[in-house]
Amino acid sequence: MQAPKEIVFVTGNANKLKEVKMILAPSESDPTPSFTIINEALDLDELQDVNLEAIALAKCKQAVAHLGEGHPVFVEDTALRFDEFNGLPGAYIKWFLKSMGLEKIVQMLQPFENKGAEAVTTIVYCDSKGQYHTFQGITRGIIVDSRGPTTFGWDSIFQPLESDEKTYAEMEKKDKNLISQRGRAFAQLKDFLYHHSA
Ligand SMILES: O=c1nc[nH]c2c1ncn2[C@H]1C[C@H](O)[C@@H](COP(=O)(O)OP(=O)(O)OP(=O)(O)O)O1
Ligand SMILES: [Mg+2]
Repeated sequence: MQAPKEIVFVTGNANKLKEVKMILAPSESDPTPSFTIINEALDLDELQDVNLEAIALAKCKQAVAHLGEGHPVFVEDTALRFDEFNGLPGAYIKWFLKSMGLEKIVQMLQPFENKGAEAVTTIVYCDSKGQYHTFQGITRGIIVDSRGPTTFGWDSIFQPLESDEKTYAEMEKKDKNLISQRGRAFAQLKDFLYHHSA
């Protein structure tokens, strides 16, 4: 089956869009087939839930309701889970960032030795037949005092285990994409679109 020519990515986040376009671009190692990512900058409601798949699925269903059936579309939802807090803030990290800011988020973990965290991106893709497919990427790391540019979310306080002690914000974008939760999740979507797509 052929990969669709155009796929809609519904996100209100310009930083995400930039990374996803980079990750999904054809490369020398896998040059086929190419499709165009079209952005719909909707701010979708997000289900209040700790189940990341359920949040992303509800988000995708809303996107489908908005676009009408038959258009291939995907959404993603990204969570930051602290080990010490059994996974919270998780999907609520967006609201913690907005209301408290980076510094206080780091301070929340100050009384605890365990700074372990995982970043999780969950993608839900609805194909042209209306079937839903879920993909997930996870990157483990630690929460550190902010280092590097603060242009994208919590990039400056998350230091992945595989980055030579750099925070995401201190890394080159292409290096972040190689090990990031988003890079891993979209590598799976890319593989799916290239090999089994509808
Ligand atoms: O790689 C990342 N590095 C640092 N920060 C990140 C990353 N990825 C998402 N983020 C931030 C954005 C938002 O504050 C929260 C996720 O919330 P999330 O609902 O998935 O994103 P959003 O509402 O900005 O965009 P969307 O319109 O696609 O839902 O974490
Ligand atoms: Mg959102």
